Amino acid sequence: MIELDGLTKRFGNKVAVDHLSCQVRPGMVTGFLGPNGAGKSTTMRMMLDLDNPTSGSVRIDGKHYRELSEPLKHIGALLDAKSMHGGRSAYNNLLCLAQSNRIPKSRVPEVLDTVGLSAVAKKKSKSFSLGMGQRLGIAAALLGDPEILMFDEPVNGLDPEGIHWIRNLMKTLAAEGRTIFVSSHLMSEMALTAEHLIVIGQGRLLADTSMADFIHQNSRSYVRMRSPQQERLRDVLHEAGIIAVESGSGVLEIDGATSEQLGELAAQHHIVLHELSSQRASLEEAFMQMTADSVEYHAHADHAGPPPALAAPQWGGQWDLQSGTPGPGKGA
Ligand SMILES: Nc1ncnc2c1ncn2[C@@H]1O[C@H](COP(=O)(O)OP(=O)(O)OP(=O)(O)O)[C@@H](O)[C@H]1O
Repeated sequence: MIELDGLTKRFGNKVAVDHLSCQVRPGMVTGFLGPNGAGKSTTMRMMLDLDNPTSGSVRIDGKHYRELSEPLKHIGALLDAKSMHGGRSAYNNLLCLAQSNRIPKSRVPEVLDTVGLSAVAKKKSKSFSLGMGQRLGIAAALLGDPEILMFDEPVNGLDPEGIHWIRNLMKTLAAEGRTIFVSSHLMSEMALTAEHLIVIGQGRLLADTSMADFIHQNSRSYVRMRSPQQERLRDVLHEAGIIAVESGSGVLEIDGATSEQLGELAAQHHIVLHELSSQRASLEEAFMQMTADSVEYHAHADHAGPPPALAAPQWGGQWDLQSGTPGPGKGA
């Protein structure tokens, strides 16, 4: 369990994290979301005692990080995969970490095997691709077999197989009863991995809720219907007190009724349907809706340069204000 109590961090006049109070619970994957600059990395750094809070506190299993006698056995973290010593092999990087944290040497080949790097264990880590570096960083996080794991952008640089692997790894670790806290800019990935969400904007807590409730509360769900007997369908819906809005191309959008109710109603009146589909907003849409006011860097549709596909304000992408081109965006 990680507990934040009034956690605050100021950099000069800038309040990066603003009285953040929440708990990250064991037995599930908790996603940590927020627009660029929301304060996610600063929060994670304070959790690991890499930054001092201006006020407030973080407790790891009831203790401050500094009070943990062997921290890597309590909390493992992937914050910056490039923090490994490039001139050392993957094996030696992990061995040094194990020896300096009184972790048995036998854990090194175990975690290398878990992350799929056994075959390249003797290679210098500077020769590793971005994805291999991520896997090595994850191996380091797992080394102390900790109950709490924290991953900042873990899928960065991983190929689809790697993304699938990390998703399953996080779910398996959570099913073992561990506390898994993960940030990602890939909304679709987060939607598949996290059960609970903590969302921040401009350093403040915006939501601390289950994934399902977050999507439900921040987006619209409706049913789409299409029929070659559209007029008749509209009348039947009207008689049943159901409001349908035509959205073009003969599609009716209906709020406040389930697809089951609507299908049965159509069947009772022998109306042929070409489409009956429940539309649930994506996590990305719900996120955009909730954080619209707290986005620090907005893309503008009339900005010269970007191709149409990129002109929408993509969260996670950040425009380079000088050149008018999309910046690197961490999770891309
Ligand atoms: N060392 C620092 N000195 C001054 N300001 C900082 C420092 N570190 C972070 N900030 C500022 O604090 C705010 C929060 O930054 P942080 O990196 O924690 O956000 P983030 O949510 O991780 O963003 P991103 O998604 O872009 O990684 C930003 O406005 C950032 O510019």
